[in-house]
Amino acid sequence: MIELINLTKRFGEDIVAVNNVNLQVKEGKIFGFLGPNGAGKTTTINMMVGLSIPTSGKVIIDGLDIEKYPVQVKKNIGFVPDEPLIFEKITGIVYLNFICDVFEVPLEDRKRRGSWLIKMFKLEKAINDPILTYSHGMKQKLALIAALIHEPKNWILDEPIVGLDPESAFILKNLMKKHASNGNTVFFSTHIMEIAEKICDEIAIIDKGSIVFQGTIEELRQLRGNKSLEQLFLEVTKSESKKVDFSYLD
Ligand SMILES: Nc1ncnc2c1ncn2[C@@H]1O[C@H](COP(=O)(O)OP(=O)(O)OP(=O)(O)O)[C@@H](O)[C@H]1O
Repeated sequence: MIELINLTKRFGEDIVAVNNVNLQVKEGKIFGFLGPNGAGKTTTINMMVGLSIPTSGKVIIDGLDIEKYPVQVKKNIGFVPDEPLIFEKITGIVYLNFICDVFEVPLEDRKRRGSWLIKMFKLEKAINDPILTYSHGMKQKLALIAALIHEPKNWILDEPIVGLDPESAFILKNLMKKHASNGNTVFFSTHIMEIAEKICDEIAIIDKGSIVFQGTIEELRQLRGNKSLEQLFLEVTKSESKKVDFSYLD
């Protein structure tokens, strides 16, 4: 289980990127983290994976505070950042081996899981090529494989579907469902409402650093009416989009 307790991140005096966020992400669930640009999703995720220290508050993963037990907690996290940074000069397979060394994945396991994931994401042809020859989507797939190869219990994925082709997106969505149904935790941010609607057991909507809704999409509909998630999202985040005048384009 992932718990965020009064989590706050300030940048300087004026910017409160994440403001007193409290969330519980339970085992066996796919949890979608939604919010407009600049709402605080990546800042929250960076604190959840120990990349950024909270100004105040805590991140507890499987009962352990990530600030106090960073190595133990990180062993159980599979993290994909929104902009994967991968050493470009080495080959895909060298990169995966390096990640396996860091996470102490036994040789047999890395061969078995690695070749399965490489096949799933159709990277067999490119895996021995330098990463600098990969397209954006191929790098995204390599980052996903690297995040999942040590079989972490908790997946924390920042916009994982952006940049994937429809087949890879389909595979990832199914992997996420399978991982959750095996009693693990999947937390991911997305701007794609259809995906959130299709696969999330629960969602949270963050706006200007604060959580404005947490629950199931069904609960959101009970609160605000039987509308599309896109419509509900725009209402909850008080989007001004309805007032935008598109007549210029006529
Ligand atoms: N290092 C930083 N220094 C100063 N301000 C920052 C920093 N990182 C993020 N911010 C600010 O914090 C707020 C939240 O940013 P964040 O990247 O978390 O948003 P986001 O919800 O992930 O947005 P997007 O959907 O566009 O990726 C924004 O106002 C952003 O400008």
